[in-house]
Amino acid sequence: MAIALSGNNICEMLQSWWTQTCIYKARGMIRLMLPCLVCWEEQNRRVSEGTGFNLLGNCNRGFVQHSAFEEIVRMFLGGSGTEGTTLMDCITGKSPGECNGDIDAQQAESLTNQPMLRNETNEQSEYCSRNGLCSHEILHDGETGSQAKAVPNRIMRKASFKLSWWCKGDNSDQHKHDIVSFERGNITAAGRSSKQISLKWESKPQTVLIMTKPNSTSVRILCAEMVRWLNDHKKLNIYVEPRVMGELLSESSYFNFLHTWKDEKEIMSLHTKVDLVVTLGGDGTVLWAASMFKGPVPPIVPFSLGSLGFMTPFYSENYRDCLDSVLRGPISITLRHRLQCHVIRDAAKNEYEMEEPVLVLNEVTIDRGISSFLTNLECYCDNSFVTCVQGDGLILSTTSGSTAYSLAAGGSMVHPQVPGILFTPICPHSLSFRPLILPEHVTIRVQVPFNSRSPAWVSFDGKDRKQLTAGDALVCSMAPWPVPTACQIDSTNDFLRSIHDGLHWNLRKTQSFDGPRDL
Ligand SMILES: NC(=O)c1ccc[n+]([C@@H]2O[C@H](COP(=O)([O-])OP(=O)(O)OC[C@H]3O[C@@H](n4cnc5c(N)ncnc54)[C@H](O)[C@@H]3O)[C@@H](O)[C@H]2O)c1
Ligand SMILES: Nc1ncnc2c1ncn2[C@@H]1O[C@H](COP(=O)(O)OP(=O)(O)OP(=O)(O)O)[C@@H](O)[C@H]1O
Repeated sequence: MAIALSGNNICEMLQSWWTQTCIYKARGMIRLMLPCLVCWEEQNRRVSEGTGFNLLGNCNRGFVQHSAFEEIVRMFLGGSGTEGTTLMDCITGKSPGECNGDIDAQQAESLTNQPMLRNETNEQSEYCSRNGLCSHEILHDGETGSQAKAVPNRIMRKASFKLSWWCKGDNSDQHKHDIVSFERGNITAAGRSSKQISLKWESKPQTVLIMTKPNSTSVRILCAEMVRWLNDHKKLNIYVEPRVMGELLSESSYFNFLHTWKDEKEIMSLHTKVDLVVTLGGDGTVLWAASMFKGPVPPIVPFSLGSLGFMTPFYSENYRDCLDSVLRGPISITLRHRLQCHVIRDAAKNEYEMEEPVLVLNEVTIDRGISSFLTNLECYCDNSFVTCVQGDGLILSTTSGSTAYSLAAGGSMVHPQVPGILFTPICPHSLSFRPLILPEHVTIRVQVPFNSRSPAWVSFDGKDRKQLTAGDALVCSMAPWPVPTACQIDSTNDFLRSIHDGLHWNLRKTQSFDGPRDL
């Protein structure tokens, strides 16, 4: 499943995806993105009355070379990229002769022979142009191949769903408007980010993945109970981690029906099988679950079995009612943005040698590690110099992560649905270094200068530390794949409840009436 926004958003999402990811060995993903591409192409044509080439003008952004992007477009559209050739033509095989690279004529033909993809895609394109937000089912019945064999009893087929703005008592068509309109010289803006997103299943969810915090007896007991209930009463296919599979099988052979994975390759294809992810643990388990999905993420239902639980609004005692209502839908969800981070080694000869990107849900931190020297980090935003961080380090946080490490370093708390990147210094040795919040579309580059006294260390959601030596850089931008988490009530209610209950935000005894007053 890939979630795609309509109108300008889908263009941006794909621009970002193409520029940030495609050139880095992600060709295999192209097929996954086809429905989106077709949808985007349709939209883009309508929006700009042009061809896919219109994108080229807009994509010379951040640190990706124009020529590299052009090369990818050529891969799709054929050597010359003739005016009038569109992605749609290329993908549906209308001009198969013009396709080379990843999609050759034969592949294009085989794509045209997949009626489900084409029909759905057309419908989706239409849907996307009519509505604010939509999701795409991109699996084909016959696609699972050998994976399908691993599921003898039940047919694994991904459930489709739609996302729409949840307008309380408001049936107006406001969400269909452009973000900014310029009618008769008057500028008006639609407040889209303030609306609640609702997920409605279009077909019944059939496969659930349960992820659990390790080394916890209460979690292990609850997991076994939940698995039995989901199997006996909901007849769902259930995936668990290999560790959990081992634990449950050592308890009873009843759990033989469970599915798991063997290697990284199978993990990479999980999102094509799983309709829903359930987490049993604290925020760390949600971060862990999100990190398993390097691309699109299925909706996550986080149950609270930790101590703080900012992102875990569901109570485990009521798990049957909660899961019942989630499986029925519709549910409110928070689309939590992630940051896509690339480490660029100075030693690398060109951008193709970049390391695999890492996606973070909370933050990426660049700090001094064990060094006792100040870090010295040069920061750029879309090629403009921002500042030089001299202190313990810098946190680049999502708005979901604003209540985690960034908060501890003095950053603002930001509603998770606000699109933005927090730029929060850690113990800066300066009286005037206030934290910043930058817009979602920027690309940030943090570089260890050659005159730095020590290396820096980068870590992702508090894990996987890597050293950055002089000349190395971290490039960071918003990832195209957000993490959809189910809400107990809605995004705003859940967020406020978390900061009240979890952090005791602004807790103060109310002043008594008894005393001097103006009236
Ligand atoms: N000084 C600090 O506050 C500090 C230092 C290191 C890491 N962290 C945070 O810990 C996160 C990793 O979490 P973990 O559970 O794997 O490690 P962990 O077990 O060390 O837990 C860290 C704490 O941060 C809380 N937390 C995590 N994400 C949160 C969020 N989005 N909002 C509010 N609180 C949140 C957790 O509930 C937990 O109490 C990192 O991403 C980082 O944000 C914070
Ligand atoms: N399925 C998992 N596999 C491996 N490690 C995990 C898994 N789930 C969670 N972890 C790790 O275990 C640690 C603790 O998890 P989690 O934060 O969920 O529990 P907690 O610390 O008890 O809760 P809280 O964060 O609310 O205090 C985290 O560092 C997390 O990365």
